[in-house]
Amino acid sequence: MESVLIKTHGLTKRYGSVSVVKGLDLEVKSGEIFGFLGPNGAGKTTTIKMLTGLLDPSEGEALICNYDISKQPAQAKSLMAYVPDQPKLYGKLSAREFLHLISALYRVPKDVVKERAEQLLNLFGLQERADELLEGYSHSMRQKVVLASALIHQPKVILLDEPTVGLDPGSARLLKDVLQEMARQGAAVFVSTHILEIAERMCHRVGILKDGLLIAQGSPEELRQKVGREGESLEDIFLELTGSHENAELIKSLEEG
Ligand SMILES: Nc1ncnc2c1ncn2[C@@H]1O[C@H](COP(=O)(O)OP(=O)(O)OP(=O)(O)O)[C@@H](O)[C@H]1O
Repeated sequence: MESVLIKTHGLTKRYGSVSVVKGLDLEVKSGEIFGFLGPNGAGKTTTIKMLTGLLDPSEGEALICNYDISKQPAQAKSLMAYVPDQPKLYGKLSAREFLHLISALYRVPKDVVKERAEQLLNLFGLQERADELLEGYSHSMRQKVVLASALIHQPKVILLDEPTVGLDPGSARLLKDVLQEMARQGAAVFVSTHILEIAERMCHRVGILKDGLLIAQGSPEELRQKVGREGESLEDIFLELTGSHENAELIKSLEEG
């Protein structure tokens, strides 16, 4: 039986009287890449921050490899990696030093760190500049450093918030290949994205969040059947389900006006 590595039950976040994530029930299994989609402001980042333990839920629970992130944060965090949408790095460290620092935080055995760090620097094309300070890195190079550091402790769960923003097509392909390999080896991958083409090509299942509510989830094929639009792109289904098709009317009326 495939094991469930990410599970939420009734996960809710409120700011004052406003609920921005509403009773989310989710499951992502070992070997699965789950795409988390939704319009701007739907609650994707808030959800990911609750899954990583950076934000406390107002209600409900989130489990990583069966550890409750609120009650057993150290155990849960040791098994996961998080790639935020705006990664913060230590500018005065080199990429190589940063990878060694992260390895130490995750207590990766010293005898494997060096080889693993070199493999990852190589994989992400960072080897030649690995001893330069991160403050001089471009946005995409920084993202690659964060991705490399997220893989160094071989996490069972990886959560990525808009990881393809700012990546060129070659780097986006590399990311996709790396995530697919991780899933093949049994990890659960949870990725929020605005780029529906990526979700369609990469994800086994997607969930669509709107105004904090999970309004649909399933494989792209299942969602097509749900909206009765076989053969349509995930983009069309997304627009249909999130009501963004209404914008076409608005744009038309602006043009007519
Ligand atoms: N600290 C906060 N206080 C009050 N409201 C907040 C706070 N953080 C987020 N929100 C609100 O919660 C809602 C969800 O925000 P969130 O950043 O999770 O959305 P998102 O789906 O990640 O959006 P985007 O695609 O634009 O990044 C938004 O309406 C946002 O304004």
